[in-house]
Amino acid sequence: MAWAPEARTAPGRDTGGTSLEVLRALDSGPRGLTEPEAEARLARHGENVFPGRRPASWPRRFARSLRDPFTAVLIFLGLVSSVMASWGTACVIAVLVTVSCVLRATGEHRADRSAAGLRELVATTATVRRRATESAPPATRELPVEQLVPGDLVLLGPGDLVPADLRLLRATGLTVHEAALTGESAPADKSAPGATTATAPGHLCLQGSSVVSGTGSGVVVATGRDTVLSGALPADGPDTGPGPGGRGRLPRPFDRSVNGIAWTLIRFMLLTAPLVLLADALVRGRGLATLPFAVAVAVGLTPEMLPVIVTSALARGAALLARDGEVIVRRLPALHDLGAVDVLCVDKTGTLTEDRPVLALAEDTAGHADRDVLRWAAVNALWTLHLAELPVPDALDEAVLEADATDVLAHGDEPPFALFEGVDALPCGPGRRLSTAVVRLPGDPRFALAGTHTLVVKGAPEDVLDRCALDPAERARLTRRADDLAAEGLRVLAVARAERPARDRPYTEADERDLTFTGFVGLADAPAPTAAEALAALARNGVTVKVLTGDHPGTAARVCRELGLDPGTPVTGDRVDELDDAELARLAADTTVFARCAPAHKARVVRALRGAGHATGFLGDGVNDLAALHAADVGVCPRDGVDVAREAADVVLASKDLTSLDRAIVAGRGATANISAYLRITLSSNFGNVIAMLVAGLMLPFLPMLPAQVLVQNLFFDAAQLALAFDRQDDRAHTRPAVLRPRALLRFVTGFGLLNATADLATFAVLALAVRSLGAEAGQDAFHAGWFTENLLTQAMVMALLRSGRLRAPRPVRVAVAGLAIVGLLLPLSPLGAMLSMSPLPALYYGLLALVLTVYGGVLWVARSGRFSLP
Ligand SMILES: Nc1ncnc2c1ncn2[C@@H]1O[C@H](COP(=O)(O)OP(=O)(O)OP(=O)(O)O)[C@@H](O)[C@H]1O
Ligand SMILES: [Mg+2]
Repeated sequence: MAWAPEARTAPGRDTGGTSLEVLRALDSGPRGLTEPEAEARLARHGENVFPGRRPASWPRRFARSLRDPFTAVLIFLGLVSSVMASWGTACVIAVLVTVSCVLRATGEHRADRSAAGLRELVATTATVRRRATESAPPATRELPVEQLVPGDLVLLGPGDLVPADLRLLRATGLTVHEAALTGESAPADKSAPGATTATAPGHLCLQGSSVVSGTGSGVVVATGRDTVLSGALPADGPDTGPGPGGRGRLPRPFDRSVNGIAWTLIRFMLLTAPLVLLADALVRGRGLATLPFAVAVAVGLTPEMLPVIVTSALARGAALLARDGEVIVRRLPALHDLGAVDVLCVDKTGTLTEDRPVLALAEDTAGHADRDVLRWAAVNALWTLHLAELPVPDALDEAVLEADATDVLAHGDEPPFALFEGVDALPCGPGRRLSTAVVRLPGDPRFALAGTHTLVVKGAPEDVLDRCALDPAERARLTRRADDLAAEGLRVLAVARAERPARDRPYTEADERDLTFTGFVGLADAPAPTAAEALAALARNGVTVKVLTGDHPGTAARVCRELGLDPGTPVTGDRVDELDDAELARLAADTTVFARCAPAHKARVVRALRGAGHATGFLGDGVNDLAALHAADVGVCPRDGVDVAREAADVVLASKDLTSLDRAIVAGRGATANISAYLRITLSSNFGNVIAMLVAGLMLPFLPMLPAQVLVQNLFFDAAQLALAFDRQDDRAHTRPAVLRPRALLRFVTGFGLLNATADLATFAVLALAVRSLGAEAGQDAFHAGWFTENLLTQAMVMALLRSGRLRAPRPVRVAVAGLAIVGLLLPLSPLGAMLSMSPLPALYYGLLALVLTVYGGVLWVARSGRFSLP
């Protein structure tokens, strides 16, 4: 997609010229807007709301539920009945459709509303510079993005979402991901006007893009509907919920299982009516007159409440998780997918470790403790932070600075290093494992270019040693030393320097060469307190954990070992590059630790695992995790992760704690268990009925059930089953990833369907016996009544016995089962029964029926606890 900033005319956007001119055009200044002015502008321009974020309207929601395939089948069958002037059938179908659509739309509305509430909890903010009054000094603060106005000064740091269309004022090492706008997946370099002669897009950061590395500041030129992204969208915005769309072509577990089964059933359903017609025509010579009956049978077979059950089961699971405040599910199907996860990939830092590194050692080339090495590392940390537009403290930098400050205090010496001035900085970023600060000693400003500049580099030992002027033997020796330190579990940074003649030209990565090696800094990052326990719980629950880290293989392996996770042989990102997808899939199966991963490596490993058929989750919090979060079946991010990561995640955790993720996985499995219980119960019961009706239809001179009766009993059964979404699962029962297995389901349904049909046919015999003495007309009515009662009673029994929750069912399920049985017994005796052409039965029938049901219940109980495990 091409975006043309020139095409729209927000003030300042197309103005070339200097930063000051841009600011003036927007009636702003380098110190930011005043709060009263910002308020006035907010009233004028409206909130900075992304159009895609508005909730769906009711008619839209209703229309969407009409589009559902089951509803479509029902509507089709309803139309067929209308054409046949079978108004009773058409009416009942209309009721079914309306009920299911209303339930579904309200369910979704409720789920959306609570999701929106939860999203508020993790809402992204923008960092702005504003003043309280005209004379007050500018202050930097976090502002909800909706309140941004044109003219606001915004600061950007790694992992930030660009909150509106900005024109850059200053930038250091700023690269921006613009895939949402341009489709270009490589990050684009950004600079402020004046720094280079870049073209206009190089000075603009547009809403919808995100910061990959570096920092910058810019002035807002357009908000809300006026942004380039809004202009490029259809009027009513995209139809997607939160979370990223487009996860490649691999379908996620939810699409495969729930949707897969739905479509299989629909095909089956559409075949039913013609089959019934054909059988009746062939055997009984009946014609099109049986069509309403055939239609009713097909409707009876349709699990039309599936979408409602799915939505409520997932929404309920998500609500329970949110109540504890630990897990926020941003996209409902993700809860199902979480339950299906059998491989969980995690980053190391902050997940397995505390991400609170503390200095363990600083040593020189010879391996002797050396305070100067720490000092140089601190110079690097200080100036990369100071020269950033928005200083984002990085845990490693913070640890180095803190250790240095303590050391200086302890020794009481005046640090000559404090005299340095920063000249330029090349920060590290995803895939770039070193940072460089260029400093100089201050002198007469008129001769600023006369002295020397010192490049101070720190970063991953491999990357830094690569850029040092060293003979191969020495390099090998130092590499071994770094490996040894890493094997002790330390995070190791190499420090190096170079003196260069002072210059005016900005520094680039090409200048990071021929460095002089200074020494190593080692930092200890303790394992997270709950990690070992959580890893054990995940293993017990059938989830394989793999570690995908940017850190050294030795450090990662050691941490795993300390947590009781066997690291095996770690594989590095370089090795991943050498493999094609098939080879990587094979390797990934047996590898626990992938180290020195760039973002693309993490994503490739995740994709390889998915390609090999694993439902793969990914937990990460940084810009370097973004690609993998997108690639996974379920992306998980802690609440304090960077904005982009949180925005990409399907599930947000209150803390970066594997324990709560394990709990969420179990909750997902519980929701899936309720969905499969519904399918199991409804399908085996319906399938049994269909077989029985077919057989009976062929044997009897009249229809075994009138179309209206079929549909009414179906309506009651559906209503009762809604309670299944509220079934409570026994958490200990979910030690395996939960996926709906269509084959197993089919086998189960066939087995139990046949069992059900047998009970139905036994009822025939009983009925034939009981109604023998009645006349033809009365006999038919009594027969219908008898079968109606038996049907609802067996359905109640199936519901009670084939559910999978805790032994003691929760109230809604108990009420539903009892209600179904009562309706089955009483409705045929009521006036409504008479309206549906049913008449009371002789008492003898009930005695015989009790016998049939007892036998059926017993067999059901034995079969369920025996060979057939629940699918
Ligand atoms: N501030 C820094 N200064 C110098 N080097 C750094 C800095 N931050 C990271 N590095 C180097 O880059 C490497 C990779 O960092 P990256 O952020 O990709 O991974 P991570 O976040 O540390 O680990 P994980 O992937 O487990 O979260 C680090 O191991 C370190 O060697
Ligand atoms: Mg990280």
